[in-house]
Amino acid sequence: MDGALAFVISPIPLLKRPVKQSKSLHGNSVYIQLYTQRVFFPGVRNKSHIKKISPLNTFAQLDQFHEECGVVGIWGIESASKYAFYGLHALQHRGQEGAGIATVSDGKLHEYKNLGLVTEVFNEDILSELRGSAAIGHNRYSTSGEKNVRNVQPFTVELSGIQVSIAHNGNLTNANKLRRHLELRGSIFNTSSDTEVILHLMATSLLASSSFIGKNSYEPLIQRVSDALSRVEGAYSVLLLSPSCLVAVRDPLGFRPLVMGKMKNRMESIIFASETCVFDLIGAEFVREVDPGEMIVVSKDGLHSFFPFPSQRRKACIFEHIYFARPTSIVFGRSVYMSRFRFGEILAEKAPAEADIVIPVPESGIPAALGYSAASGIPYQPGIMRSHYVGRTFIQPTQDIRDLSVRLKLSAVRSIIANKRLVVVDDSIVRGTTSRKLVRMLRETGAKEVHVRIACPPIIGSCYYGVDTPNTKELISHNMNEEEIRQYIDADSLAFLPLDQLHHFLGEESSSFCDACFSGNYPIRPLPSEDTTQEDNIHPKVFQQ
Ligand SMILES: O=P(O)(O)OC[C@H]1O[C@H](OP(=O)(O)OP(=O)(O)O)[C@H](O)[C@@H]1O
Ligand SMILES: NC(=O)CC[C@H](N)C(=O)O
Repeated sequence: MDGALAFVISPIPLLKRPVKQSKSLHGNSVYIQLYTQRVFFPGVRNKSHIKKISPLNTFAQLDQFHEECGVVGIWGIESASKYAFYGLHALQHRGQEGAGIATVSDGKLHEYKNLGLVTEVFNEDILSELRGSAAIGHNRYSTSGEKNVRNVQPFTVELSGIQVSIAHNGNLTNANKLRRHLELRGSIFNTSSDTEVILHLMATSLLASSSFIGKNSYEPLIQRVSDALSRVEGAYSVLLLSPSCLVAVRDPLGFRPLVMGKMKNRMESIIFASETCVFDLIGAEFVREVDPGEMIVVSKDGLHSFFPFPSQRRKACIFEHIYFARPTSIVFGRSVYMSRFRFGEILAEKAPAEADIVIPVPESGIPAALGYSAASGIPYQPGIMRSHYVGRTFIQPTQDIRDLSVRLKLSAVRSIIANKRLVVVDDSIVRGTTSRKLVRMLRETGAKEVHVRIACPPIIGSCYYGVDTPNTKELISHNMNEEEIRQYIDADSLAFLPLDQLHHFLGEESSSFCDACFSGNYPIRPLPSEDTTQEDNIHPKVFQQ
């Protein structure tokens, strides 16, 4: 094991944390997610769970896991699984439901994955068994398919003698149609995830034997990947690992981020990650973005870049800057922290409030609250504290858990709040769960006035490209106007970042960002049959081009 990494890995507490059980409003049992989801699928963390995938060892054997979206890829570094582990740790905010790592050694793939946070899924023994100098890893936050162990990635299969493992961040808008088509032709799916469609398209690709990029050992795989991805629509930042190569590929519109770096002291190493925060943690340096529509193949022959798909106008997800990405990251060439700070400054200019203090809704509201305070001159005070033992609430899978999580996660500091007029700044209102509970909590703590400022425009439409807001019924801004929301959350005043101000902030790059959730202008129309629950609820402005 790498010396520096060995020093760091030991102190990380890979603990099994206790789980509390409580009653929901409907009297059903609800498991509160503190730092574990393993309670649903208690399993054994021992070496026997490391899978060596032999030629006959395909999806069927993945069922043997009884427990189990940010992506990370490592090439050319011994103990790659440990770097992947730290990479996934840095990307934990992108998915809390499950995590997995696949590696290559002795010409074979090995993998481990499970439900739970990264530190719950992996321990030192498991990582040591995942040998090899190449790895891919995945943190899951489900957008297609249930939250269950089968859907935890990477998915590892064998395609006509080629072993391959896939990790996908994004959401495919034509997955159901492709799946039905594949099933009619005899494909048997093992998961309910959209990602598996890519593997079946690779398996059934007719291009696999034709020439594409020359006679390299990875050529057949690349042919299959290009063919498969040319048939899917929607968002994908995908990593694929096989014994001969590591492949990174991004959809032509570049919805989700994917960046490339290298270790400072290992020139031959390559690292791919959803966000640059991975590089900061493991001591790597940023090289460049994987471009929209680009496929990068890393093998013993070096690094090759291809553009197999027709180029299209870029549509990077602006919600990455508003909520999803970590503030320390540079995403789509911009600092996430600085975007959020500026959103706060703009809010202060466009929606001033007479108040004594500005308080943030932690975590994601903090940079915008600092921006609001800086621009307004109203002092910033951390009047709401968050528990470090509860994860992100918006990406929790059920409303019961989200309701409980808000109360568990946020508490008001009476000595800061009592008898004060507050400006409360959050990054977004999605379902309204947080704001409503928070305003009530602040009033109970003695706040004189509560003025809520939201550092993004109202979210009026579902996202089909990887953010889990599938049904407009759940989106408060789809169903209520600003005044109705103000009344619902019981604030003294409420203001959102105006959409035209967001466009102004993005400047000339404005048209290269997807703002469909705010504007209804969807760059790719999801097929009506994709999800009937969505179809019934699509916002009238949806699908304007
Ligand atoms: O209107 P809602 O449905 O409640 O969703 C919006 C809230 O969810 C997010 O917090 P979250 O706890 O997920 O993440 P954070 O810790 O990064 O702020 C976001 O920052 C808002 O506070
Ligand atoms: N958040 C994601 O990128 C999810 C990946 C994939 N669509 C899944 O649901 O597993």
